[in-house]
Amino acid sequence: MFQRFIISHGLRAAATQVVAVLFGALLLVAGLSSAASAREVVVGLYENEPKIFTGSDGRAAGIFPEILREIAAREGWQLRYERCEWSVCLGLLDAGEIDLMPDVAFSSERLERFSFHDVVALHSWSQVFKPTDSGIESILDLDGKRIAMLAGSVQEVALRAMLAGFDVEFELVPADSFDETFALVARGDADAAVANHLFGVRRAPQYALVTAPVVFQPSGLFFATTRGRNLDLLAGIDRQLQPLKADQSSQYFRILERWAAPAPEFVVPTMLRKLMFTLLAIGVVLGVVVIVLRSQVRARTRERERLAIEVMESEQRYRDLAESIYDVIWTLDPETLRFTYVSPSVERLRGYTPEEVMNMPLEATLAPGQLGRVQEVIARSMAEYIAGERSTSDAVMLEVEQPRRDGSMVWTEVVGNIARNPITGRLEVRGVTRDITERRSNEARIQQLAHYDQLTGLPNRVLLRDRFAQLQALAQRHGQQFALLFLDLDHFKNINDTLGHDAGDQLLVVIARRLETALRAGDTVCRLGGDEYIMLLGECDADGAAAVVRKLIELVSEPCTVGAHELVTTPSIGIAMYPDDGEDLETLLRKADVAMYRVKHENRGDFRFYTSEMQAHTERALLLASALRHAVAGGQLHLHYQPQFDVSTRQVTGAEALVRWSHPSLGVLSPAEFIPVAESTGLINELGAWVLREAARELRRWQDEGVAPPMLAVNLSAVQFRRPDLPECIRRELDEAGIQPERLELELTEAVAMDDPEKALHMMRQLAASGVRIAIDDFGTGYSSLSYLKRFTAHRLKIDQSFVRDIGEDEDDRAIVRAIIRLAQSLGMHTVAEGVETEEQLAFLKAEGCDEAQGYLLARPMPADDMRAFLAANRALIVR
Ligand SMILES: Nc1nc2c(ncn2[C@@H]2O[C@@H]3COP(=O)(O)O[C@H]4[C@@H](O)[C@H](n5cnc6c(=O)[nH]c(N)nc65)O[C@@H]4COP(=O)(O)O[C@H]3[C@H]2O)c(=O)[nH]1
Repeated sequence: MFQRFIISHGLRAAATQVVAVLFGALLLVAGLSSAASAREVVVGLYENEPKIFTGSDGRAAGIFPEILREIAAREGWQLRYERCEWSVCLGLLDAGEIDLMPDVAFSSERLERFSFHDVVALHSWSQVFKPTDSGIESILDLDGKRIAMLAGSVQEVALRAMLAGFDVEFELVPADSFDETFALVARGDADAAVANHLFGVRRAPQYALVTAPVVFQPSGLFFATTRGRNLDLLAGIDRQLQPLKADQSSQYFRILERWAAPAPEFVVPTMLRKLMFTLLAIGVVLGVVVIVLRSQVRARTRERERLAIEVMESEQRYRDLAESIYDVIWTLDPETLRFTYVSPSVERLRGYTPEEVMNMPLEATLAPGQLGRVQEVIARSMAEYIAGERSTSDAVMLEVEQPRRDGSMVWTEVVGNIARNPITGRLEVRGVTRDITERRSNEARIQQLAHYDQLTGLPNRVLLRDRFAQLQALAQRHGQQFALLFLDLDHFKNINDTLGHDAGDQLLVVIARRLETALRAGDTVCRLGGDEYIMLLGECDADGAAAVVRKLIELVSEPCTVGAHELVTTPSIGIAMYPDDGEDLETLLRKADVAMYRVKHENRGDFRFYTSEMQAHTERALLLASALRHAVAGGQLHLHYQPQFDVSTRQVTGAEALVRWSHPSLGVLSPAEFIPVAESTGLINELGAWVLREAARELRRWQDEGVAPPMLAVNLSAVQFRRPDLPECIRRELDEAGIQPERLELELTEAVAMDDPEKALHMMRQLAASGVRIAIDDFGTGYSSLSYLKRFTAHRLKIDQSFVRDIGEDEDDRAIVRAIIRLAQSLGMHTVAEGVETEEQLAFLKAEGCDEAQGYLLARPMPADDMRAFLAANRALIVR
């Protein structure tokens, strides 16, 4: 038996050795192959128990290492921890020397340095801890209490901000560590302590403390990687965290449960051990009872934990949202005029932190002189709200300038409303502040480009209209006359042709300066383009005008040096007098033009007053007016259609209806010529109604044939636009044709819209309410009061073809087009470029983000039959 024992023992030992060797070899092979395939991940390890710390065995311990171990096992990663101080760890992560850093709270600043996964790894928050018998049962019980916490920490700032909302103040008892905050309470030197909840829940029992129902400053904690690197790790973490967090019984929740439980007491006095053994027996019995109770408590704790996570997650979502939104979200106490909440993006906007802004008086957040206006708006809104005349959904909008930390100013648009805070029950102002610096500078640039001639710096036709209106108002009030001069240089074309455009341009600038010096300060000189200058001489009769004009002719005729050439040019000037020759700008311009032509025909280098005898020149206008009366009834009008295209895809997005007049003897006439005649004779109403009806019917035909583009645009004249029955008239035509209103777009020129913006606004709102779309035509040429433009309910801005034409050569035009596109984008409108004739123009428009284009390059205006054929042939390219 003994022998058998020896033999069997020997065999077993030998067998064990063989197995051990084989197993070792296997392990080696497995180790080698796994080392070859496993992804080694270097992880930062720093001390922040219980989230992450060095365990008694010298290895990484705590919640994050355990969660990561779970993830790594599933992903097949091999973890290697690198011990470092927190800030050193972040530095190493920055430099790519470690792959992953656990326990990193997400913030927009950090997003610039690191990359994060999506699923929150751990929710963390700050918690108040108290002695069992302290009587602290709510936030309000903290009033006047001594609270121990890390002095100068973010926790202190956050707790103060939160309690300020409840009018609760406390006395700070500073501590250097969480342990010390607890010790201070245990010694009676503080009434409560603040700590991270994970740390606190473990340690509080050792100091006979329990949690008080006050939590704040929630944050989501993540694993972070070097920015843009190790994205596979982040994807792996999300891949594993998602199911782990969805399953209440998963390892994730067991880890949380284990670490969120109180820490075990480590030191047990030896003399108590015996007693403990005795008690153990009783303990076993009680243990069974306790296990049952515990499992119930655990279930509830898990539920509480789950609810807490849900709350934290939703809070985190709001926080992420507030941080990621570029605009600043805020609330303001209307009584103290202090901000009670400001979102972090304020730092991007003004360079101040939210806390700094909350500590500033309102005045310090506004440019000097703006407080009164803002205060007045707040007071009025509050009064209206209290009187029931304003509701929470009624927002007020203001544009205000705000100072930045560096002393510069930023233009902002502030939209705010009054609402009752559901927690405090007090009224507050809530709002959103947006940076509109770019929009403002676009506005200024467009104003400059749109109102001044870029070559000479003189006002252009747009500003002329404005100056004329001022002069007219003054003249009417004082019963005065004034003169309008039309100056054209003689034989300027020859200079351009023989010496080149540069020489021509230089001459135009010299003449502009001479004209400016010859006039009085209140007079206006502007350039209409080419070699045409217009002057307005205020408070001046015919004799006065003649005297000035003689001086001008003398001055302009003086020789001037352009490059190596000495040039002499004379002007021809026509004069029209207000109010004898006309009371509006167009009439006076036309008459001064007629007089100037007479000079050109008879005696260049001289001047003429307009006379009724010159009326003969306008015979054509009279002829057109009388012929136009028969045009509608006589069936001489018809419509052409020009398709509009998406700049990027070249799909057909719409079409514009353009009226044509075929007169039996005058031939085909351009609308540019006969529309003004129709407007001045009142025939435009009949003509406009015909165009609308015809366009609606044609659109119906396209629809029936299944080839209709999304919408058809029709031009509206200023006269039509002023008619109060316009919306009714449009509705009737659409109903009769059976067209949905949103398929029709009305184009009105910028000049019409801005002529009387308040009225235009009212009409546009009515039209928009009926469902039709609105486009602002010829944009860039009118007097753009952009604060109105923003309020217009227009869908599209049409960039005038005069800017598009010279995109290739003229930097100013490129700048205008660019600015209009940006402006439209900032106002949420689409842009349509008109008159696109070359691929180069289209490429520029595409690069600048213009949405749609119309022009000969893509398709010319065509008769209805051709248009139908075009649509049918391009059916596949029509946007539906
Ligand atoms: N050089 C060039 N021109 C291009 C190009 N693509 C289109 N066009 C022309 O540009 C004009 C665009 O129309 P608009 O700016 O609304 O300007 C229109 C609009 O203001 C007015 N108009 C036309 N039809 C109507 C109408 O039914 N009612 C009213 N009130 N006005 C109309 O007459 C103006 C002139 O009309 P049209 O002579 O048909 O001239 C049209 C069109 O033929 C291109 O690539 N190069």
